[in-house]
Amino acid sequence: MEEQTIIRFENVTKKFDETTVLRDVSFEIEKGKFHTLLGPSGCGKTTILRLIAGFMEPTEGTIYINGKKVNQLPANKRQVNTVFQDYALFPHLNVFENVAFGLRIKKMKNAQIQEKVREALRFVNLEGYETREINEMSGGQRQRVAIARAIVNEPEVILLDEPLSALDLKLRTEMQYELRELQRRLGITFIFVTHDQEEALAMSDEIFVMNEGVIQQSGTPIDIYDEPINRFVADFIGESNIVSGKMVNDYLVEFVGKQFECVDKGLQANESIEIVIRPEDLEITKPEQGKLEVRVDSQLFRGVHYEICGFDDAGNEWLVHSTKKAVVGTKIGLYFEPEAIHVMRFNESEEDFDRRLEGYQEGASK
Ligand SMILES: Nc1ncnc2c1ncn2[C@@H]1O[C@H](COP(=O)(O)OP(=O)(O)OP(=O)(O)O)[C@@H](O)[C@H]1O
Repeated sequence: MEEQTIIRFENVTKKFDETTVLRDVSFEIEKGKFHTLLGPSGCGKTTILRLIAGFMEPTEGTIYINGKKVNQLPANKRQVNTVFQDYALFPHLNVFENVAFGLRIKKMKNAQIQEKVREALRFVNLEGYETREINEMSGGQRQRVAIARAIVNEPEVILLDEPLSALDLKLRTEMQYELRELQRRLGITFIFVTHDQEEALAMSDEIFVMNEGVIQQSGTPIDIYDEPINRFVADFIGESNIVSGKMVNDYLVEFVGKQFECVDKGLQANESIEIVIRPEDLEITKPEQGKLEVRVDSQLFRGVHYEICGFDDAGNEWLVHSTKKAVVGTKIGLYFEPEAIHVMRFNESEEDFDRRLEGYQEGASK
């Protein structure tokens, strides 16, 4: 295991009675980065956090923290702190005492507590709020108190379970920025849970996309957005056009009855595949100048672009984000570069997928 790895799951399965919530999950978390577990409700994100925190044990498999097996290590012996969705602050204690709580339990000396709490409050920009009651604080301020309470213990890892979900959109965006900056300044490993893909893309060094107790794909936001491994990831992260097709040969695919140049290689000739093209990678042209022809069915003005929806002759729906307008009911052409075509194989393992991408990225840079 590399030194940079702080947490490692090895074939972890978690069952509650007969229900399997995590299935043979293996992954590594790199030290000092902002990691996000992203997936729909019920996919097992919180269960992973609770296993890391030590609130429960895996049914099968092994969890390592700093290279040591921790399956049975109690929560209070782990250098891990959790910020809960509802913050779990003590309403009868003021800001200072909420942050000081853990240090008092550890029987730390008063002078030291004063110093550490003040430093933690300074970090989250809450200096001067020490004597405020929790119910006199706004949602965003409560959020910061909860974070100060976590960082005051100087943990190696902070787990954040949907901490922004109770905030309105504007405050949520501000806090996304703040949390990201805070993580950079502290250099502590953050593991953040959300079901909001935009939030995950904006904040993370690394995203783990989950569905039904399985990690579908992990990687940087750009990798995951640009090269989704399967239909679930392509659909969950951003908007996608997904059609069935086949790989004719290296660098050539076929879909909607035509052949198109692409950048993928190394697949079997005539292998069935799925193709993803992002709406912003489609350009509107005159019908005869495009690679595809569609009839415009609807158009919405979205501020930065028009969202245009049309159908090709085979009945496939195509979504386009364009600064150019189209006319509903008319035919338009759609043009795209070979790089806009992303090839997905059925049931490809993440290792094979990574190898395949490396292969053609090397090819592209030659
Ligand atoms: N203690 C438990 N006993 C039985 N089932 C549980 C328990 N905890 C979680 N589950 C089930 O495990 C599944 C995964 O739950 P988990 O909380 O990890 O999902 P999640 O991805 O965090 O979802 P959400 O975004 O809704 O919080 C759910 O179907 C949930 O009902």
